[in-house]
Amino acid sequence: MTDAPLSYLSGFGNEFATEAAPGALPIGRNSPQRAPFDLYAELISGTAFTAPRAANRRTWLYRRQPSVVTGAYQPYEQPLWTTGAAGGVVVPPEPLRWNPFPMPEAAHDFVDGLRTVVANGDADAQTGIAAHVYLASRSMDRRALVNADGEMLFVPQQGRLRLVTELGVLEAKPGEIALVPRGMAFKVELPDGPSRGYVCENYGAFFRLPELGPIGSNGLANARDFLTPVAAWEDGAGEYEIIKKFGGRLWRSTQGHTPFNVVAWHGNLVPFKYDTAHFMTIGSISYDHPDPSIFTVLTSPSDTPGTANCDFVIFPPRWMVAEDTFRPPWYHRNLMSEFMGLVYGQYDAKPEGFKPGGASLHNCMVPHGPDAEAFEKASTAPLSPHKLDNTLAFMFESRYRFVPTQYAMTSGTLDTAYAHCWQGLKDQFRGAKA
Ligand SMILES: O=C(O)Cc1cc(O)ccc1O
Ligand SMILES: [Fe+2]
Repeated sequence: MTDAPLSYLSGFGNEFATEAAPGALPIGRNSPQRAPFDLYAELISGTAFTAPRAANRRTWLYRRQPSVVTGAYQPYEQPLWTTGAAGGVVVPPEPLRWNPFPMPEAAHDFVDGLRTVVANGDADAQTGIAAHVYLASRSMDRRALVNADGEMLFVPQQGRLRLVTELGVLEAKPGEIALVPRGMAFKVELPDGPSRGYVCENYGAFFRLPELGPIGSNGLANARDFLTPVAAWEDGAGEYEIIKKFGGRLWRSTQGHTPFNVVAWHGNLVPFKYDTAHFMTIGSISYDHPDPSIFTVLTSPSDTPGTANCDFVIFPPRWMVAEDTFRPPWYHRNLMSEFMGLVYGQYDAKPEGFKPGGASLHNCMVPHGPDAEAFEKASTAPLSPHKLDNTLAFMFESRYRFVPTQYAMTSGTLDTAYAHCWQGLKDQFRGAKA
């Protein structure tokens, strides 16, 4: 299944139907007495049965054996993948920044190469997210991952990700993102060798497109640009290892067949990919720097309207044209907590110190903004139209304070000099004496 050229179905939240063998999908019903070709019918529900129709996600799978055919689970040790606020250390009330996370010397696959940087909330309470980096140099072979704690949003930074999922195969390169729903088996192959990137593990409500309000019916991430794989299955009896994330712990079992044995499926709980180059970016064409919510690609709402469990926000290439305006981000403090990463290029608020493959954290009400050098440059730059090009930063923004992990604080990548970048912002008041 993994050698065929990849094909995709387009659209966000669609009711898709796809079969790898013609005739494998039952017509007019979901669970006939015997499904076509004697496949087993299996339902995966990503939301409560009774979730409102617009927020309901489920998919019907027609497979060679149901996923209940597996072995007993034993604990699996991967101490660097932690869960929720409880998995972290005491949070200092300061801005934090990390240099690019280095590849470990030992060869790891995606599961063993995952390191939690910050997390909030509680997987059992279905709130919050974790921001991880993956530092992986080996493809998962006869090994699959099933995450019952949350969906996983991938932001590759170096090297392509090839995601083999129960619903088919998708590939994402740096600049693209991909998502695998909660509970769906997948494995990560690395066609380019050693690979690095970021993951948002979302314990809360599934990511969806934001409302557009006065923007209208088009713009930002357009629904048609989201791509979902067509059904594909791999042949093969023989031992397969299943790693399951369940209740903040990893577990391992083995079974005698591949979990990628779904011959046809239909539904709207699906993996997808999206190329951020398609993002229709909106900005000021008059004056002032707008709130970064205009760059929201996907949002995971919380129970409070407008106050997200997590917004996934990008800072893509764009024109800066605002007149009489300090164009980079303003100095600010925010109720929402901001975890950022850089895929490539430079970020306008921190052109030098924030590096691709690194990260920063500005928690609830922690002051931050452009470093002294960026302030000086932007305060004196001629305000002709300017293209911010060759850059892609992103933010996981959450209503819940992020807690860094022991790994994040002690593995040597923490930029202990981060706060110095603002020390050059001297009092330059030119007014009369008090
Ligand atoms: O802090 C940051 O760099 C992210 C950010 C960008 C922006 O343009 C406005 C607000 C904001 O938090
Ligand atoms: Fe900010």
